[in-house]
Amino acid sequence: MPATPSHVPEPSRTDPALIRNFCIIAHIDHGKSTLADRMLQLTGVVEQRQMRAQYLDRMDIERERGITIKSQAVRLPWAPTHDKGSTHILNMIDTPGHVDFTYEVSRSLAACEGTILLVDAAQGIEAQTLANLYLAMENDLTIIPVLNKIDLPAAQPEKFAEELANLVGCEPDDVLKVSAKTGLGVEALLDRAVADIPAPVGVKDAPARAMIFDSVYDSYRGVVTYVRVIDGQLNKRERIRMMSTGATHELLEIGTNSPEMLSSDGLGVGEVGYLITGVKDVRQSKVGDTITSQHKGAEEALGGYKEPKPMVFSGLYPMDGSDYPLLRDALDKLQLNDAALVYEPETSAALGFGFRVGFLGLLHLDVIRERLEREFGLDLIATAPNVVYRVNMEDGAEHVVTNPSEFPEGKIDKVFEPVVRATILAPTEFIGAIMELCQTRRGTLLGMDYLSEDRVEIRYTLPLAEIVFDFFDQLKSKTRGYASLDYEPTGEQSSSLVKVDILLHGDKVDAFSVITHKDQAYAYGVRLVAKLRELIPRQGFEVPVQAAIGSRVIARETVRAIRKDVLAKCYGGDISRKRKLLEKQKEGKKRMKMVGSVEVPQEAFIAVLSSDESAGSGKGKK
Ligand SMILES: Nc1nc2c(ncn2[C@@H]2O[C@H](COP(=O)(O)OP(=O)(O)OP(=O)(O)O)[C@@H](O)[C@H]2O)c(=O)[nH]1
Repeated sequence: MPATPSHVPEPSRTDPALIRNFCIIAHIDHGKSTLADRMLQLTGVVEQRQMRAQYLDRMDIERERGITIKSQAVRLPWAPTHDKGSTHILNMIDTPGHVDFTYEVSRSLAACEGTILLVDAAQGIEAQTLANLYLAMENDLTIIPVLNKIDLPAAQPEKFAEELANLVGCEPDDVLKVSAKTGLGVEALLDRAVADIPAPVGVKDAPARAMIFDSVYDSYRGVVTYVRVIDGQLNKRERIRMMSTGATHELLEIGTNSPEMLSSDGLGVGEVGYLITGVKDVRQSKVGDTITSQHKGAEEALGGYKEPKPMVFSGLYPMDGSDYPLLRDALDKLQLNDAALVYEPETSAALGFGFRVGFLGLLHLDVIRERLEREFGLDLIATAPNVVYRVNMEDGAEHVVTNPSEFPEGKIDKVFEPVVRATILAPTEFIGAIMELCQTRRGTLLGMDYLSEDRVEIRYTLPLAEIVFDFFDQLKSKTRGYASLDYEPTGEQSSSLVKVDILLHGDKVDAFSVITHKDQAYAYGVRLVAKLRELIPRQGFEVPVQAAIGSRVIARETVRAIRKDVLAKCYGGDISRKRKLLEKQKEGKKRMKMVGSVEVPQEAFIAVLSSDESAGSGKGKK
């Protein structure tokens, strides 16, 4: 653990006039974490020799993938260049950039008065630049527009400064130009933060109100909650109350991050820091909730608390059935640190015991799956991800379907699916290709705006099911990587959706059921049965492989019968060779799963479920 340098000022009760709270928002890969690194270095909170890239990204996956998943807050002392005598406290919050984690960005923004809007000077404005900028504007934040990576030969600072200025509503000269890599311009940026971002205002003598903008589980300390104090103050050892649940806890420790934890006796108006109460589960310390004192606490919570809502579901099954308890423990552990992760046990006739797990999006799914495999040594089969459907029956009953195999039978009146408003930014030459892609994904054009002569913003309403799987990959390949995408849920729509089942020898294989638009059902059925026919070995009898909607078969293939006699080629009396062959056959059988009366090799499930063409949209998962 790096030592805390001695010049960090006494953390508690800093004069709010000297505090500046800001975050950095940007499109993915535009350099937020690198800029945060430079700020840590320049303000001296991390010593040169302890510096490493992406200092604040603590999780292995974050570092390897180069993405930020959890927000981080850090306290930086900074004396502006023109007034070296007045040391200010800059509380910087590094935020995640990916759409799955937008809620974290919006909570971080609510804890700040200002934001640095960072744009890659070689790329220009991208979809998430806009999405984040709108969030910042909704929160009335002071925006400092900054172009990063000006050291790159491909950088076009003049062109993009103009674009950015138009967007933010300032002069191109007001756009700062920096290189987070070399550090060029970063001091000027810190000066600008002090000069432009308003100091926090709050009522010092009012009952305490602090907003939770993040909470993480630490196996030694329990949950560490990150807060921003709005009014009053929180003191060590007092009892605090969570305003959404009424639960009370003792404040065992409180302090600031510099960037390591530095405990203090309390936090006052405008301050940003952490607190520890000994709770063991992040769901008891929810992002967006308000904390107050138990004694003479506040009456009214701060606005803006939202339960994270899973958007995508997938079945997770251990490859080896005996790992089921291990998978359950692993999910329990991950949930301690991830309030958005939900799961419940489910059984599949084909895959055995597993869990139906809800995720915020596909990246969230990928990250969780990778952590389960890597941190807990699990080998998993994941079923094709699906969204949540609402089914209204003619008799008035309503079903919420998170697993396609549970799609109700009988007289269905309407099926609703979630839809999103998608914003795509791209060079104008790709307008045709983008519109074609969106049309094939059942999109409805909402509008189009030119950001400059050669860049356009296209807005579509799209079913979530059509974009969660491979839409982004397709978009990238059709635009040579130039398009960017952002989306937000906007409700649901009624669509002609059907469930396609796959039957082996007349038995439904639940793991292969999908809900898809009726126009895509046929293609999905044909493709899947053809594939299964290739993968399923011949059995002692003929096996029909069928795709069906209800009782109507829409595609069929047949696996022909064979009596497998492994000894057929073994003439003569070499008994040991015969035994070997028989043993080998037995071993092969162990890896088979019985689906009804048909033996299906585990590999067939994996091949189909992980193939590029298995997803419910009929277009394959990422
Ligand atoms: N040449 C150059 N490269 C930079 C600069 N700033 C960042 N990079 C590189 O750009 C890539 C992305 O930078 P990150 O700091 O990880 O980006 P980020 O915005 O934090 O990404 P997420 O955390 O995934 O949202 C890395 O390879 C950095 O080394 C810069 O000023 N110049």
